[in-house]
Amino acid sequence: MTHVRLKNVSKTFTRGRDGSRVVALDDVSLEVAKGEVFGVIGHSGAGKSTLIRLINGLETPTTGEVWVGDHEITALAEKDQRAVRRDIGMIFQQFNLFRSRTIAGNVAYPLKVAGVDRAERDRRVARLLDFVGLLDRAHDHPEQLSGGQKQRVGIARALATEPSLLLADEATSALDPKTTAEVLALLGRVNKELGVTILLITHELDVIRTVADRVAVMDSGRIAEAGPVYDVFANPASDVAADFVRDALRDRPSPEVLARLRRTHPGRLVTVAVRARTGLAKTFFAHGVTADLVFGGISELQERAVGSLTFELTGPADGIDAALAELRAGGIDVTEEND
Ligand SMILES: Nc1ncnc2c1ncn2[C@@H]1O[C@H](COP(=O)(O)OP(=O)(O)OP(=O)(O)O)[C@@H](O)[C@H]1O
Repeated sequence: MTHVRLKNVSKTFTRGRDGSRVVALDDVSLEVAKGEVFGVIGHSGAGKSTLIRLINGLETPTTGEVWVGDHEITALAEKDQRAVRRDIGMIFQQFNLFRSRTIAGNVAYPLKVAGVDRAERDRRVARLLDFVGLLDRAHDHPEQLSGGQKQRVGIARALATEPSLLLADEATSALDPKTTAEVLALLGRVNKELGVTILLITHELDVIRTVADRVAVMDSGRIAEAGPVYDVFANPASDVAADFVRDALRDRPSPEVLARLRRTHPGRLVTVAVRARTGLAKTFFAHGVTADLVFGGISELQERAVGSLTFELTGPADGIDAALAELRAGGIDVTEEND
């Protein structure tokens, strides 16, 4: 079942003084299924925030349609829009907590606005703080918490009205890697244990590969490609997705590293993409080729191997040719690095 749907959405902003136009989103279509974690990745200015603001009704599309569940957001009257918005939670990069309120007071706030009575409010706040592991901090103020703890409060607050959809706007970008992992694990629990659909936007591939089921890669207001996380990042079809993979895995030698490797390793240099079982060692051995590993990195995406290894190959030239031909015939991507 589809939870969020964008149909041919474009959004153009007119800039203040000179009236110049900025196309923030350009014919974007995507579908987020109910119960999944969907990631949107892109560099700064790609249009990610605009996309999120369209979904929670803070912006209206210039053309196209934005649907949440059975409702087309922009076709709704203000009152009905508010009802749809109540079913959407939101967390932010800078947490956006009220400094003057306690942790419990922050989580209780949306319930107060929704008119939930005191006793029920207290019950839900205790349950939520317990869920995010901060029940013992209920009476502290935000400034007494670490960044990761603040975001956990942000998550508890976003869940207070029991929304079925959570929008996360660069939710871990202000956090260090260890804290990021903790917050992402919590988002994973929100998805799995509470069944909440999560749409997150980020500029970090690590975030996507840790929690997302599917991903859309954005570039200059357009979706460059979209699909299951492994499919998109193990075999990127767009330059922008390939760049994200290279930056995150650092598995391929840069031009500078290659230049140095060529000087120090006179044999034939090849980079082999590693996906599933490759049978590399056996193939090289069978053709009398010695393969010295000189660069590389292998990581995991959705519990499957992804990365590449650069070898210096020595031995009979025809043996090397035959080994590489055999690998290529097996569907393995091999790049010659000597020229
Ligand atoms: N209210 C606005 N008025 C004018 N231009 C805007 C407005 N909001 C966004 N833009 C422009 O639209 C483009 C997309 O911006 P957006 O904030 O959606 O990108 P982003 O991918 O979220 O980037 P970042 O991560 O830097 O926030 C940018 O060129 C931005 O300057």
